[in-house]
Amino acid sequence: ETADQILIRFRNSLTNHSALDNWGNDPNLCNWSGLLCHPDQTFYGLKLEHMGLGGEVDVDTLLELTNLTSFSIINNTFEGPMPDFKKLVRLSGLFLSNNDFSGEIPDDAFDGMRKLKRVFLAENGFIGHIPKSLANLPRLLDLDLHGNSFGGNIPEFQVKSFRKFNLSHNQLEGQIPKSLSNQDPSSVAGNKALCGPPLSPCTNNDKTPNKSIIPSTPPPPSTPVGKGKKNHYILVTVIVVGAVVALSSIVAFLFIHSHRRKSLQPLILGQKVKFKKNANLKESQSVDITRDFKKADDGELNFVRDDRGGFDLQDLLRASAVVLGTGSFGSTYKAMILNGPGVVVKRFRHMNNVGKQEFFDHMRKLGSLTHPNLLPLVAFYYKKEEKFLVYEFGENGCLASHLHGRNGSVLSWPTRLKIIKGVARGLAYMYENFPGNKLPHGHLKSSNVVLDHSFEPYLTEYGLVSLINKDHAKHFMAAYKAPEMAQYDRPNKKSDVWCLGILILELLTGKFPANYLRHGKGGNADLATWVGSVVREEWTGEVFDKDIMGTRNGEGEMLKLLRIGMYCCEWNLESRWDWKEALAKIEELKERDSEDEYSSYVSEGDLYSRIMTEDEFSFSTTIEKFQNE
Ligand SMILES: Nc1ncnc2c1ncn2[C@@H]1O[C@H](COP(=O)(O)OP(=O)(O)OP(=O)(O)O)[C@@H](O)[C@H]1O
Repeated sequence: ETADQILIRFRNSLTNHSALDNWGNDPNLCNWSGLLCHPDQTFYGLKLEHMGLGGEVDVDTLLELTNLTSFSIINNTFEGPMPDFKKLVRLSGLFLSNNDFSGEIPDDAFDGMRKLKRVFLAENGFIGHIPKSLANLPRLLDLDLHGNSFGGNIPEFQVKSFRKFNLSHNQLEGQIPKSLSNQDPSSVAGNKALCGPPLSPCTNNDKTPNKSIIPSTPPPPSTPVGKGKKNHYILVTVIVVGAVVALSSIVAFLFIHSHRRKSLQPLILGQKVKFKKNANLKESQSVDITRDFKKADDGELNFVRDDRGGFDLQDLLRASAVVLGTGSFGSTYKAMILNGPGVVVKRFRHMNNVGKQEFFDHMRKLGSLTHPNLLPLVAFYYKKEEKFLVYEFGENGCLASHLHGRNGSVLSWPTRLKIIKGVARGLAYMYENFPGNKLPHGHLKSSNVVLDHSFEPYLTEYGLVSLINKDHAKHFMAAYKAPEMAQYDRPNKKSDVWCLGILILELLTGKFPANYLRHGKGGNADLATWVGSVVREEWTGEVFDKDIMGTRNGEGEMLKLLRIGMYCCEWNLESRWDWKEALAKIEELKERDSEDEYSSYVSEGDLYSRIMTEDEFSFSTTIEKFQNE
């Protein structure tokens, strides 16, 4: 049998394979969708990503493809246990992220796969230990397991240095092996109870691993979710909220994570947040917090504005709640107050950078901000060890979930433009109106832009950076990803502009910044670099998200926004635009190109060079910097 026959047999074993309909139409395999070929046109891999594929992965058929060294089915709907790939000993890359795989992976699952360099299993529903055979792979270079429920201790890896490494947002616990102590803290963040460098030192309690890591009670039944796919869940998470100093009175929430629909990718820094679009109580398992929050009585719920409220701490305690996600500070949940509004309560640990008086002052100032693009802070709950901030609920989820979520919507160019204009206006208002006038947003990213039903954006988590413990802020707040923040301590409006630039590029490309994160290379600069190199080398149109690629009569304006994004992502602070310039340029953008401009683009055929001047064509210290590395 020839390779094309084997491939077609493989395709036919999959369900919903219409994306591969062109297989067989061309005698040259390399023109078939999803096939990877070397420049000399020899086939070496399958990259079947984002295709809605499902069914069984027929490993025996793959085995017949003797040249297959790379296999990717990222972002499809495969489910069940991980297929037994062991026999594919020639594989150097195995990419299964963003599917619905679940269950334990046997310890010997990777035995004999000595060529494996890149293993991506992120955002599935795997449980159990990280398999020993995976840790023993001798050539491992990139490993991404984030967003599963792997538990137990992290094994000792045979390889001691990685190019990419991400175990964040699992259920791992115990001491982190010493060989991993140089990893970025975000790569192990969001686990059950990990300790030791690069996280905080272990106490005696931390070091005792749990004996059983598989939940003994069956998980709750799943609820159906959109696109006809079976919902998927994992387990019950019990979060003990806040221990009160040495006397240890406990404020606890019992949060049940049902609905393990990882509709999305992780956030900047590899934080896992399970985005839930239109999260509401019907869709999700609700949580009764009454019982567990009783002891919070001794804290205070302080309202910061007169036009919101109508409930008190008791109402909040009585509300049923649903977890929206778990970010780097703690969980965020939606609380449905009886006969009252739906609100979002976000828990902040690591928020002790200022004293009580200053904290209260700051909250009041934040509460004085009122703008159509700022999500109102309604109240806060203060305790020394932790704080809860109460915001209004954004009915339509966050921008990140729309851009990257499985259940997100198609955002048209006019909608994206509306969003970025709103973001710009919210920022401008904040810069000009915060009493004292020295406040950056500090945490601008797509999961902190929530939307209403008409896709009007609202900024959230603004103005908090000065309250967060410095160390934590440095590791987790978006502003600190601006390259210069490695040297400076305090984020400022210029670092906000960097984040705005990343947000613009994310909005235009539909790509998730973290996917372009090169480990140890200054955060999400890589989305900027990627965009820079695509547009610079050749205008292929590939830079834009496919959902807006076909926009008629708007290409010129889209390119203008791209240019703004690139100027905001300048490494060089002198060349990076300041916020006023960026915002003014954003305000000038229109949904459609003007007649004149449009016809000249079309006749010249090169949109990019019409927008960028010669100088700009090769501008960007960002690009040069990366090229030199
Ligand atoms: N007011 C809100 N209305 C609707 N959804 C919200 C609101 N606040 C947060 N969310 C959503 O809840 C989820 C979890 O939010 P959370 O703040 O915990 O994570 P994050 O902002 O991504 O991370 P970080 O901890 O860095 O702030 C996100 O999808 C977020 O968009």
